[in-house]
Amino acid sequence: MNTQSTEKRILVVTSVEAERDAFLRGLRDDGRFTVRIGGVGPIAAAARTARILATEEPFDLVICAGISGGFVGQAEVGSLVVGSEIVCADLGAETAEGFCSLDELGFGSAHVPVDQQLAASVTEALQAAKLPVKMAPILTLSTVTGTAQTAAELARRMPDAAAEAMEGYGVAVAAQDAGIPVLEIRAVSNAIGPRDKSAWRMKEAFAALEAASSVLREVL
Ligand SMILES: O=C(O)c1cccc(C(=O)CC[C@H]2O[C@@H](n3cnc4c(=O)[nH]cnc43)[C@H](O)[C@@H]2O)c1
Repeated sequence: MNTQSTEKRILVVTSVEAERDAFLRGLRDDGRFTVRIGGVGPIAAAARTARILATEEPFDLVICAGISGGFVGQAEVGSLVVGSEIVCADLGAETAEGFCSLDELGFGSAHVPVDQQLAASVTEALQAAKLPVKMAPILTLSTVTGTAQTAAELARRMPDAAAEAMEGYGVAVAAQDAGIPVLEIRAVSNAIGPRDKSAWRMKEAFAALEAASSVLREVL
């Protein structure tokens, strides 16, 4: 935790360069933010976030940011989701009765809590900026959902979840281990369900990410 200066130091971890560049465009050289690429998937994101937190100046907040899928009826393409919690949805065991989460197995938790007041203040600031945004659980998976069946099963298990991506839980565990609060902010590029690359709207999602980061400068 940074106890030296009064200025908050914020680490933002994205998966790929395009997300980093979109986030940086919105920041307009705000020196409080350090934006790094953590790679695709929870393992790479966790390892690289942990290394940054262990070797660089102390941070006051970690943000996992990027594009995501949106659950139909929860988060439309081009909208934003601020994580109310970060859930590793495929961390557990397959049983004859269905998926059993790590929490149900009793081996720890697949959920990383988020500071609700901080997440709510970010959500309210995005709403005040007239950006479509929702505060809801964001799922982390190691495999992009590609069928209606998987999407329906995830929604059945976690009906409040609005988005899925691949890095949030990894970044969040690294931040949690370092005792630093974490947020996940996603811009929806596609609907979660049957794989249809032509339906992905990356450009719109990157624009939403840039708009979100320009608001974060004001609220953080
Ligand atoms: O299925 C494809 O051919 C395909 C086309 C474009 C991108 C992908 C990805 O795997 C992107 C993964 C990357 O983006 C995040 N992301 C975006 N949408 C989703 C999603 O619906 N489910 C999970 N992750 C998503 C993710 O965080 C990665 O960083 C595939």
